[in-house]
Amino acid sequence: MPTIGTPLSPHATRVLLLGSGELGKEVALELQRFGVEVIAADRYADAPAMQVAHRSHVLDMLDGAAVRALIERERPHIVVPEIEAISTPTLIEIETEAKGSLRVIPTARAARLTMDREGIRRLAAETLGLPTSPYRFVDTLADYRDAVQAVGLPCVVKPVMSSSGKGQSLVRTQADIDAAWDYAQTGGRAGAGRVIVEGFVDFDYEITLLTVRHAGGTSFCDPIGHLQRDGDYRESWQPQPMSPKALERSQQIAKAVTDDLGGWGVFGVELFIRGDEVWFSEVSPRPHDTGLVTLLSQDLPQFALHARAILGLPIPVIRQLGPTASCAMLAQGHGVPVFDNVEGALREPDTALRLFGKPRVEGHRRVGVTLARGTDIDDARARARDAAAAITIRLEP
Ligand SMILES: Nc1ncnc2c1ncn2[C@@H]1O[C@H](COP(=O)(O)OP(=O)(O)OP(=O)(O)O)[C@@H](O)[C@H]1O
Ligand SMILES: NCC(=O)N[C@@H]1O[C@H](COP(=O)([O-])[O-])[C@@H](O)[C@H]1O
Ligand SMILES: [Mg+2]
Repeated sequence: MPTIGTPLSPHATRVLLLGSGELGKEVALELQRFGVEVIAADRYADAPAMQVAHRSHVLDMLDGAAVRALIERERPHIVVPEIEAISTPTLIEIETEAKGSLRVIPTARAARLTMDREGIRRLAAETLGLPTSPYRFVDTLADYRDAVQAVGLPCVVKPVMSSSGKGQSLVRTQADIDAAWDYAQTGGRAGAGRVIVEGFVDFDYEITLLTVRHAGGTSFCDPIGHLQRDGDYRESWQPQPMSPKALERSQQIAKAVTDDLGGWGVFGVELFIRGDEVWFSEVSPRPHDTGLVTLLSQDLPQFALHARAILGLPIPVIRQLGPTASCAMLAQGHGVPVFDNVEGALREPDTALRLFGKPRVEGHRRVGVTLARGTDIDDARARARDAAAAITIRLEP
């Protein structure tokens, strides 16, 4: 299958990114290196991946007619979902109609099942029988209150379509219950609607297991440990030390889920670990934010792995380069980000930086990431944090 044409010619291999954030930007750059014609789309103009693509489009990706019109206009060979808030039923229709002339990554069904928490949770827990937190899905405040009592406190409340912790709350006491409902109704990526109530898993640590399905089979990256605050990632590191049993169990769960979802590409399988016990949490059928660490920790970062996998190219080996960490840079307020003292982040050896080029911040937004290798994980984390702390972010009108 792998034939690659020349961009901007009738022989181009065209890839359409649906979602153009920081993760899509790195995927676009990797595709550009193979001479792929990259078309970037998102809900707003000048998104990070748009700045490195051949062309871009602004549309409401939850509008099926708009997604269909874009695909008919651009005639991509490969469609790469980059966020979950996409009209995935439209992708299923288009993939079926195309009869093999267009592929959705990893598959339209996988995009559909993972676009909301219900599809993937029911698949993992009820079809595949994998261990997960206890859960209930609810549509009304009354059912929600019942679900919280049934699942028990503490519990975690999330809109079914959201990411990076948007609309998510930890409910510790009875007093938190109604506020969590209100936040779930207003904070998600697709407006009000269904909510999941999950029992709180008291894990020792959590990991993302990057799992790559490619022409030659399935490969795993070393486990990535991470620290989340308010449901959003702040730091990640690789490799996360694990017992052999917990690692084996994690790989089994990741294999079961990704085999069922099928197709080619990188998956970020999120798992909670306590001792040798492992719970499945969720999976992204695309590169993962905590996997930004692989920009410095692997010879083939997750973005290069995604590009190779979706193009049907071989991945004979993934080399891990030693203990590495990433630290997310968050901006708070309103305006256009300006970064002062950037040199301060790069003075130390084995550090790296990505500034995403997001056009504006309204509220709070991840705008960059620092990366550092160290003698061990603690050293790498401290160095990545120091690098991030060196930079001052101003928001200009
Ligand atoms: N049931 C739970 N028990 C304990 N902690 C939880 C639970 N659900 C979520 N968390 C914590 O909140 C974090 C974010 O949750 P989750 O991954 O479901 O949200 P998300 O919005 O999809 O985030 P992302 O898009 O960044 O992966 C988890 O990584 C974990 O730290
Ligand atoms: N946890 C998922 C995740 O990190 N996704 C990444 O964040 C972007 C949205 O950022 P924004 O909310 O700042 O536009 C997405 O486009 C993707 O790159
Ligand atoms: Mg998550």
